[in-house]
Amino acid sequence: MTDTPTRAGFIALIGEPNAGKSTLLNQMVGAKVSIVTHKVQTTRARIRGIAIEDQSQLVFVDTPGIFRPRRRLDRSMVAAAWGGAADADIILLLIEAHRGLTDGVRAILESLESLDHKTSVALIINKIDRTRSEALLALSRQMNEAYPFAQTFMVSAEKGYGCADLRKWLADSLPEGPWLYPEDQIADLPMRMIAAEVTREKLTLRLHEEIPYQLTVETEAWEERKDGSARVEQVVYVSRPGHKGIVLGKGGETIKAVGQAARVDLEEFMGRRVHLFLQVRVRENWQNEAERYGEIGLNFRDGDN
Ligand SMILES: Nc1nc2c(ncn2[C@@H]2O[C@H](COP(=O)(O)OP(=O)(O)OP(=O)(O)O)[C@@H](O)[C@H]2O)c(=O)[nH]1
Repeated sequence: MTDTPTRAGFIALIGEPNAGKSTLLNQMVGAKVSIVTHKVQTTRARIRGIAIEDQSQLVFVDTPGIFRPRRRLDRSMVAAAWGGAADADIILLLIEAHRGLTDGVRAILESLESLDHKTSVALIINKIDRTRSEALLALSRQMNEAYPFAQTFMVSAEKGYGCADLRKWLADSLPEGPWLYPEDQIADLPMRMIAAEVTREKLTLRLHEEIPYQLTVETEAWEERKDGSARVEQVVYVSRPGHKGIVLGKGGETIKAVGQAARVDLEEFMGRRVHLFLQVRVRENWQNEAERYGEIGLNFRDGDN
């Protein structure tokens, strides 16, 4: 420890679907917290990861892809995304280098204006491994004319280019103050989150259309067994009674297949045996329930709901 003050704060990742938010989060946190899939809009919940850099604690809030509202469901997802962003200390707007200033990005910039420049927003031009450097400079200029970004970074979240600089800047830019979460809580957080994410990913692959975006998975119990295996109990929360049957499948077929696939992935990831138990429960309005966040030992600050 040195005399450098500790710093801590919330960092929201926003951007269009597929911009690379989950990939960047994983790169920043150094653990596979948010599962990356090729499907658009897999990140429904505010999955958070915590990184320590020097004396700073960086708490990442991952948000659903922000896009133009089309249906009711979409609008609620956008609202959820903005809820997280407005309460953050720093917002990172991710855009894709090869797509540039799209209509979707313009819409996000308009929404950012409604925050009245109270929150510091950094521009992250991602996927630079796919674009020529002249185009990057032009894009950076165009974006900075459109919005007063605190800083611009050019990164490849996938390859890790530019990510160390970004981490360092975040660590130096967060407000001074005590860490938000004790260090010992962070240790087992990723495993529970990863386990829930693995199951949610399997559900996403098996279920059609919007149902996956309306469900959440929580790891309720985690028991280390003497034989070295882990007993993991999870609950899949669906928002409507009608969805329960769909998630269960005929004779429990779907949930069984999901559980098996998730178990195989988890065993591979952890390098040991896992006994996974899944339950499906209906919980209407789960999106508004603050206790859901308490489940993994973390509580959002007041107002962040
Ligand atoms: N070439 C390249 N591909 C990338 C990079 N970063 C992310 N990707 C790819 O872009 C796709 C989307 O990445 P995600 O991290 O899932 O994007 P997201 O913004 O979290 O997407 P949503 O969950 O839909 O909001 C994946 O196929 C990634 O592998 C990068 O730096 N370079």
